[in-house]
Amino acid sequence: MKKIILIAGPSGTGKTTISDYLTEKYNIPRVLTHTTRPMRLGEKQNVSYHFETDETFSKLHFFEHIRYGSYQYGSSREALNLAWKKSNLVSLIVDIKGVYTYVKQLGDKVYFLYVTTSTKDELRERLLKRGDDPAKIQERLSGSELNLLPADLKNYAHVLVNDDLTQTKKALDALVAKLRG
Ligand SMILES: Nc1nc2c(ncn2[C@@H]2O[C@H](COP(=O)(O)OP(=O)(O)O)[C@@H](O)[C@H]2O)c(=O)[nH]1
Ligand SMILES: Nc1ncnc2c1ncn2[C@@H]1O[C@H](COP(=O)(O)OP(=O)(O)O)[C@@H](O)[C@H]1O
Repeated sequence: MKKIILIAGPSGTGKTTISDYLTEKYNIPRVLTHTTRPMRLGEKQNVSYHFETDETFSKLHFFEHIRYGSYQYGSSREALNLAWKKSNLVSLIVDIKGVYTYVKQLGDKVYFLYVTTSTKDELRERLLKRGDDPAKIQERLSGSELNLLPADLKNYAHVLVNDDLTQTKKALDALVAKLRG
């Protein structure tokens, strides 16, 4: 059966690192989404995201989309189907709102991985190290942009505490073995 690992959690918890590991070690493709935010150092066009301008973004048809501050993000069914053509198991990084949409639409095809860390200070340090703008870090680590796990998703989520990357990789190895059966 086709499955999707939905990856959500606060900025800096390691969602991209986890998705990249799944691709590099297990050939699990990431469903690419679109954004109008500027590319970060090390990111690549059509690999990290489809980077768009406001104009090109407005012409696309999305399955679901969100706005974070002045930036827009959106995902399409086409991208999901494209990834599923390559592999029965794929991953997708979305915010919590996106999780609700995908769970509603895809039901038991979804494995929801909620990534977190033991402390918020760790996130701030990682984001500074990643080169994020301190003002943006403050926005991302407060309010609705923080992507806390809502009470009604607590029993449904598989929580992964990504403090130690070696432990995280072990947990992911076990997860892939389980999902691939
Ligand atoms: N709903 C939804 N969320 C998205 C999409 N693409 C990215 N996101 C989320 O947008 C938020 C901001 O992403 P990004 O700017 O890459 O920041 P990061 O979380 O610090 O890596 C994160 O919570 C992502 O999971 C999308 O297509 N749909
Ligand atoms: N377990 C970890 N310990 C220390 N640094 C980490 C760990 N996991 C990821 N990182 C680093 O933290 C930063 C944020 O990770 P990233 O995957 O970009 O997070 P997200 O996609 O959730 O915003 C990156 O520079 C990444 O290399």
